[in-house]
Amino acid sequence: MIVLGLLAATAIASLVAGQAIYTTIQNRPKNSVKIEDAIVGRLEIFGEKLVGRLPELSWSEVIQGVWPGRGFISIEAYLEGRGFEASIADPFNDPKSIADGAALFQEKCASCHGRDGRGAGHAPSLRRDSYRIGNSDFAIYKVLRDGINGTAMAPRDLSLAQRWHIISYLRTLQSAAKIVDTQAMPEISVTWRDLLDAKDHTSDWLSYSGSLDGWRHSKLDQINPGNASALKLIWAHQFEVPQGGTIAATPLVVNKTIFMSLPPNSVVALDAETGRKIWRFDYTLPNNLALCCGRTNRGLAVLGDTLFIGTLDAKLIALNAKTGEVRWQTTVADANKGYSITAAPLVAKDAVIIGISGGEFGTRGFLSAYGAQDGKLRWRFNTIPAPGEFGSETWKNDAWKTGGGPTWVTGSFDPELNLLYWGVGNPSPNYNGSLRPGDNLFTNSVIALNIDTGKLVWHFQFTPHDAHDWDSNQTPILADLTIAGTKRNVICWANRNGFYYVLDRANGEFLAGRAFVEVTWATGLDAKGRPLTTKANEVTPEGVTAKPSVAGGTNWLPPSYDPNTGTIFVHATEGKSIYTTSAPEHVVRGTNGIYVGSGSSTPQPLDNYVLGLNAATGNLIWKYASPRLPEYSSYSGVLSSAGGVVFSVADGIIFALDSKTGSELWRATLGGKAQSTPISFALNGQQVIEATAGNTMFVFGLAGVRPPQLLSETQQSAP
Ligand SMILES: O=C(O)c1cc(C(=O)O)c2c(n1)C(=O)C(=O)c1cc(C(=O)O)[nH]c1-2
Ligand SMILES: [Ca+2]
Repeated sequence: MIVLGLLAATAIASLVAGQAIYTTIQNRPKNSVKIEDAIVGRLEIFGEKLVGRLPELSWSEVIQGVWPGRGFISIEAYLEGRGFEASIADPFNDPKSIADGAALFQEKCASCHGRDGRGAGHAPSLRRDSYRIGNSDFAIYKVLRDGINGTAMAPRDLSLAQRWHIISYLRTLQSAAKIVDTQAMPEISVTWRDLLDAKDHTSDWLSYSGSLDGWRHSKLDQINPGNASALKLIWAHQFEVPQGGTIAATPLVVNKTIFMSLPPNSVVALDAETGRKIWRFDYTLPNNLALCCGRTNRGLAVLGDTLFIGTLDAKLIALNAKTGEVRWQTTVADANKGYSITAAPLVAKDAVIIGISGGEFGTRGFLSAYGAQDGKLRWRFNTIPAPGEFGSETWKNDAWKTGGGPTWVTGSFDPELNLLYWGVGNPSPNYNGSLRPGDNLFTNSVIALNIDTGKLVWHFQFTPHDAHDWDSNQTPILADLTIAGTKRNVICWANRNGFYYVLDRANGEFLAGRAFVEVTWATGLDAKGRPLTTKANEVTPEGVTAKPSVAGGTNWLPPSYDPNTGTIFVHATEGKSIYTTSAPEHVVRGTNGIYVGSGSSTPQPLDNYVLGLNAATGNLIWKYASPRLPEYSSYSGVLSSAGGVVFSVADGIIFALDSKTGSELWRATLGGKAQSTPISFALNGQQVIEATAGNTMFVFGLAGVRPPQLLSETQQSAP
């Protein structure tokens, strides 16, 4: 009777609580669980308990578990049939919960496990990637509740919420830095002013693109076409990287310290002079993450002495740059809904901007800003407008709810206009446009947002109603150029769809554009920059062949810009794919949420090039065929430098080209896949080039700083 009363009371509370139900899972997009589903889900769970199928939870736990706003049972995951264990998750996991958990840990756990959780006497260390009793939230919960039979781990006298706080804290211990030696760590202190003037800090590399305008250009000119062939290895450092992960990040360099992110979500600090490791941070990811595009990470951002990294389970984490320890962490999106983070964050003023991935998952994309100090959400811009919002007329029915529009490549910032520029990716489902009639704004667009408010100032759509996965996730290059006799502040964009664009960066006006690879889906661009499409643009059930391939004319790997010659350097891919679509009634979301509506195949190998393009027109200046070593099939973006040399890596070979002619000056085999774009900085007065391939970071210079040495992470003693 009491049970039935509680049941009814909870059902009524659910009805009355209304809006609160939405917050059951942190940060999930609005409207994703209908109120009716939330109630049905709760009733089903009560039903399971009534028939005795949930022996591991008491009635009190079941009721608290489904409580709107702070329940630990995800109704949504449960309704999706993920099973009970997988539907249970720490409902808090926020800075307050971590702090409460840390205090409780000292009181209840430290006497056996040690004050820092490293273990003592007979109790094991809790600073381990996974626990012997299982690593799910529910497995740890049960140990805190019931203890472990036959061991000294007795049940603890804790409230239900207190158990979750301890779990929040244990997760930070699991991810904690493995400190090697931070004694000699130099001062790390990067101001917003430094980031604005980053190009003048030639001894550092302070952000993903090296500067806020996306140039990826070093002002150093010691290496030039006359001496580049004399480049020699200074040191190499072998990282420990799990099998199957390709390093894709651009490192940061601050005061003779290199910070590198490794797949899936680790960070290593190295001494830039010697390559010796200072600290390493490993983030523990949940099992069974649904990921479309590999376990990759493109890098870090820095402000003050704090580093920022996004994770594959869609968290944003702030680390103490001197020790690798976590300062704060926040949940950006629900990884169970197909969101993840692969992009490097961007620091702008005192905020950290982070984009998300999930265009292959029927997500609704967004871009978010968090306070750098406190990790609090400042603003969020949804890349797919809701009904009634600006741009919503480009969507029909409910398609906007799963419309995609990810933001997985770092944008650029113009301090004078106070505008943030960011690329938006493909609509979802990728290959089936019939389910989402209309232009589908703001997919495959660049958006210009006010940095303080996150409000849209202008947008330009490169590929209306895309059905080829031609994400517009590229690095925006902000340049001041003379176009048709007039000085203009522009944004330059070589797009995955095969066209190069020049736009006015104050208002998005289309100024110039042309194809930079062979394209068959459009004959050109009209006066407003809209593509003039052909039949090859219509994706069919039988399959239609179109150029460029699904890899695009270029993909996300960053271009660079040399202001001395007004040249854009871009990695380009020539080739074709066959694109197919399914009948609308057969387009379903896969069990892991994947939502693509059929796909593409690429019958012949693609050809990779580095192009030099006139930034104002997109006209080709030179074309260089990249090295081929198929076992390492992969390529990086491009670095340009004031000495007139550009650097890139393809198929495990680093090469240097004359910026004016594209002729090859030097190459060296690194061996190993590489998606990490080289950078340049000065070390004790010498210009060096850093490149990473396979699991190894290499630093080259014209003269040895010290005798060449090879260091691995496990061999830390001096040679
Ligand atoms: O739509 C998306 O959200 C999304 C995300 C990502 C990613 O985050 O890496 C890729 C893609 N799409 C994609 O289409 C693609 O070709 C791709 C290549 C890579 C890579 O790391 O090399 N990522 C991604
Ligand atoms: Ca995509």
